[in-house]
Amino acid sequence: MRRSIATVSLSGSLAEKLTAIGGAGFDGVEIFENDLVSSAMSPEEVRSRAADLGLGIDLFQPFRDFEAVPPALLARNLRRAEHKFAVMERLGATRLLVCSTVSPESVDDDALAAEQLRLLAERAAAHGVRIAYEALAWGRHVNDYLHAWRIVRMADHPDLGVCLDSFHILSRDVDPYAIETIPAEKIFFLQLADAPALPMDVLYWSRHYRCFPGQGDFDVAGLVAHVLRTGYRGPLSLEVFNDIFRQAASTRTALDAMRSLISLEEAAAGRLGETAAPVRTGLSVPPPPVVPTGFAFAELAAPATGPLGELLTALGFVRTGVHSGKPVELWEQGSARVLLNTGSAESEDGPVLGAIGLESPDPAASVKRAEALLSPVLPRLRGPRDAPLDAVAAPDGTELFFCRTAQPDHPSWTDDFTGSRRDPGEAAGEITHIDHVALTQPWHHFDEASLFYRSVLGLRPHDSLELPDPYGLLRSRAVSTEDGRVRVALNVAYVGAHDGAPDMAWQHVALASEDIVATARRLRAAGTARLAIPANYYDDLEARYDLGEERHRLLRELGLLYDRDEHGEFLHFYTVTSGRVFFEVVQRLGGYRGYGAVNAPIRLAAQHVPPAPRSAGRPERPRPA
Ligand SMILES: O=C(O)c1ccc(O)c(O)c1
Ligand SMILES: [Mg+2]
Repeated sequence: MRRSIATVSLSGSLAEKLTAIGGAGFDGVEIFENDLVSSAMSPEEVRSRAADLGLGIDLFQPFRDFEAVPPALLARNLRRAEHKFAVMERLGATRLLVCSTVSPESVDDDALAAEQLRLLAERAAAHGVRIAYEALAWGRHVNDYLHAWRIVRMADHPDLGVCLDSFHILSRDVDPYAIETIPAEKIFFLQLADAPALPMDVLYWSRHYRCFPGQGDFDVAGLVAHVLRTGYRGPLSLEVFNDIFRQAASTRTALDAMRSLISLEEAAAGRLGETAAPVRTGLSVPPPPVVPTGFAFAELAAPATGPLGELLTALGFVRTGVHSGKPVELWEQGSARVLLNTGSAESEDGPVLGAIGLESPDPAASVKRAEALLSPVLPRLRGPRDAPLDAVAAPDGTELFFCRTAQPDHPSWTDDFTGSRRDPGEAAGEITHIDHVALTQPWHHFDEASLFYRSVLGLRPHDSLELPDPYGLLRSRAVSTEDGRVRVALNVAYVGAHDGAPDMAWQHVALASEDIVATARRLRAAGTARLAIPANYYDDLEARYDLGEERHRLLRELGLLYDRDEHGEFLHFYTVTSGRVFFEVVQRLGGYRGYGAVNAPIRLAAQHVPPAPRSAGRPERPRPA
């Protein structure tokens, strides 16, 4: 289907926005009046620039506060409209969006609104322009799409139709099913936006928190399916007012937008199902997601393997191999594998989690899916002797490798680790696998990241959480496979706004232990530092839960954190941070599904190194538990 986006959705000048939109492969654009008014380009120049970029101007908007007004005001409004029609002719735009009035001078009179909109449509027609009437969710008299449709029907003019906007419809929690009662030829335009569920004033919500479909909580695909069932085949156009996208780089936002539309079309096709096969024409259906079945490895780039090697040894890992052509070591325990890479450019910054291996039933198909959703694919062969690797870059730059570890049908990446082979069976500890990884995202790429993991890998997003940190608020959202074998926690990085506040771009690897008490004791015996948990935490835990005296004593003694949900219990602890990376050890008891988010504020407070007194030189490290 034809894909469009409103210029309001992106940052920059009108020229920059058009370049970004054209570059991302859109077919059309909605020009926001403000963007034109403030542009140095003439309407003719905008028209030809858009055409050069392969973009049609699908809509000009918004025209406000027109209908249901006293006669004197109507004359002024028509004069205003004539000027806009003239601009539209110069732009080569043939659709004008008129939003329902918010003017206190308007009256609650559908017949009058219909009569005046009819007059507007007559005038518009003389300029080759058609009017798309949109019910704003906060319209003074008209705030519901069916009400707008009643007025349009009453006006009965071929150049007057409705504009449906998913935000205005879904924010009001009205049933979108009745869209199917509107004839396709009367739906002049379809605007699409998602939003997180937030209990707030609807105008404020719309102007600041809209996001691309798939990034929020609305069922936008369900709405699109209703619209397509009418027979509507016009543009699918994104219209997103978002404080962050207004600041982020427009080229990147435009690609994020396109990824959203591709996966929205796929989801809408799914909703239409087999029975509606004929209406699916024109919806893009990318190759299906290949859901990963586990973690193959986590790769840490580090200046030297020494301290991390000691930590892994203390955890019970063994170094089972060294890469044949690169300074990369493979450490294993159970099916948990950690690569230590001392040869990458990133390693200079101290330990960084640079890559993640995901077990894929079909690595080549995983890459095809990622490519169809506009993810950068990484070169397949790294070295002449390496096994071919299928990999893409996640939005934060983390490399995601699609692996089939030690399967007869596919070359295994582990075969490249030919040096100093040792048997993984020599591993001594209780670690069984990687439970999850936590990746800190730049604050302006958070929604992009959750859409990436959802659409490219087919992971399910969980609720967004806000967690207090001593220096700010941390936003966190997990994405996982249904079976929980791949879980990724996405956190937002922020930089504290005062001197001495830390830069929080931390990442961590959570290792599953089948006996966390034994693992904690193993680390203590090895003299390995763990994050110290304050006694106050245990006092509070005892108030919240009665776990029995013995268990409470053990948690306190070993510095373990505790949580539970309706499915089971969760025990966890953390190592101290090295560079940007730390490890977490977790044990899920029963079917616990979370990540111990209630304990994150305790961890965050404990992780901040107290500011060093000036004379003391180096900051104090957190003491071992
Ligand atoms: O926020 C607004 O005023 C506004 C304007 C035009 C639109 O299409 C819309 O959905 C909202
Ligand atoms: Mg709109």
